[in-house]
Amino acid sequence: MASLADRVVPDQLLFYCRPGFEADVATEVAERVERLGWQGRAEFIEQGGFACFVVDDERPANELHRQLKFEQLVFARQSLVALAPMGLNRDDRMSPILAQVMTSGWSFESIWHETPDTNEGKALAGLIKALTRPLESALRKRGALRRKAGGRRLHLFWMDGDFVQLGMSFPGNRSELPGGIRRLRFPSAAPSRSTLKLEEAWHEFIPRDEWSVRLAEGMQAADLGAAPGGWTWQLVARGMHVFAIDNGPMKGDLMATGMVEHLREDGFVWEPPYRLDWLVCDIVDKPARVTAMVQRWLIRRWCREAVFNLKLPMKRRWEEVDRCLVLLGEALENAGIRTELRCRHLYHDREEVTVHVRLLD
Ligand SMILES: C[S@@+](CC[C@H](N)C(=O)[O-])C[C@H]1O[C@@H](n2cnc3c(N)ncnc32)[C@H](O)[C@@H]1O
Repeated sequence: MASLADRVVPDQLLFYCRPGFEADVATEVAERVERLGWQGRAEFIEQGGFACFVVDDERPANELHRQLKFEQLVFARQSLVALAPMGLNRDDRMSPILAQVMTSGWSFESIWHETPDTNEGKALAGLIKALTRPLESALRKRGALRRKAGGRRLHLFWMDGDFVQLGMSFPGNRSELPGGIRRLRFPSAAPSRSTLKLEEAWHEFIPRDEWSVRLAEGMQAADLGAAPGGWTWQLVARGMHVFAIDNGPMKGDLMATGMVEHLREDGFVWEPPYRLDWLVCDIVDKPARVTAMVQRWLIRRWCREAVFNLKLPMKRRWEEVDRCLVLLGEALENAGIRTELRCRHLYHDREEVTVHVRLLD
C-alpha cells in the first residue's frame, strides 16, 4: 500500500445515468452540492451516459459523497467517489489500473466492471471478460481485494476501450444493481410495456419484505390514465380491485378478471367513492397539473400510497421536477400531513420520472 503522503486522493464523484440525461444529473448534483455548502463543478459529455462532479474544496470528496444521499437523487443511476479518468495503452491495460488502485490505498470486497448504457458500452463486453480474472487475482495478491472491507466495491467504469475511471461505492449509499439498472422480464400477458414502470417503481420504493402488507390482495386502487392497462395489470396481479379511469379502451383479458371497473371519465376530476389504498397515474399532461391533482388526493387522504409519473418533454427537466416536488412537499407539510416522498428516473422511464408518496399516519 502507498504511504499516506503518496496517496492519490479521489477528488470527484461519478454518476451514471440514462444517455441524454447528463445535463439533468449535472444540474441536479450541482444544485444539491451547493445547498450542502460545497464548491466544485459538474462535467459531462452529451449522450455519454454519465456525469462527474469535480470537488474544489478542502474537505475530501468522500465526505461530500456521504452527505449526498443516493436515495434522494432523481436522475443518477449510481453514485461513486472517483479518481480522475485514465487513458490506457492497448498493450497493457492492467498495469496502470493496478498502480492507480495501489496508490489510492483503496481496499474493497468486490470489483464491478461497468460501461455507459450505450451500444459502444455493450461492445466492450469481450475486453472486460478478458480482464476480469487477471485483475481480480492481481488485486487479491496485493491485499486490495479482501474478504472483509466494509462492503466497499471497486467500480471500473469503461468509457471506451482506452479510457477507464475508477470509483468506489459504499453500502447504504449506492445502487446495488450493475450499472444501476433494474432489468425486469416483460410479463407476456400484460397489455403494454408500460407495465414495467410500475413494477420497477415498487421494487425501487417498497422494501421486498413489505410487499405482502403494502401491495396486498384485496386492496383497492385507482389507475388514472389506465388504458390499455399495463399498470392495472400489475395491480390486478397483486390481487387488487381497480377503478381504471380512461376514455380509451382497456385490453379485453384484463376486464375478464372481474377485478377492474373501467370508467370513461376525466382522471383530473374523478373522485373515488371511498378511501382507497393506492392511486397510480400515468396520464400524459403537464407535471404541475398532475402533481396538483395527486396533492388533492393526498390531502383529502383518498389513498394511502401513490405512484405517478411526471412527463418531461422540456429541456430543463431537473428544474421542472424540483419545482413540482418542492411545491408538493410544502403543500403536504402545510396540511400537517407526514409523508415519505421519493422520486427517481427509473430504467423503464423514458422522458419522465416516477414519484412515490406514502402517508405516514
Ligand atoms: C401513457 S398512457 C397510460 C398507459 C398505461 N399506464 C399502461 O400501462 O397501459 C396515458 C393514458 O392516459 C389517458 N388520459 C389522458 N388524459 C386523461 C384524463 N384527463 N383522464 C383520464 N385518462 C387520460 C390516455 O387516454 C392514455 O390512455
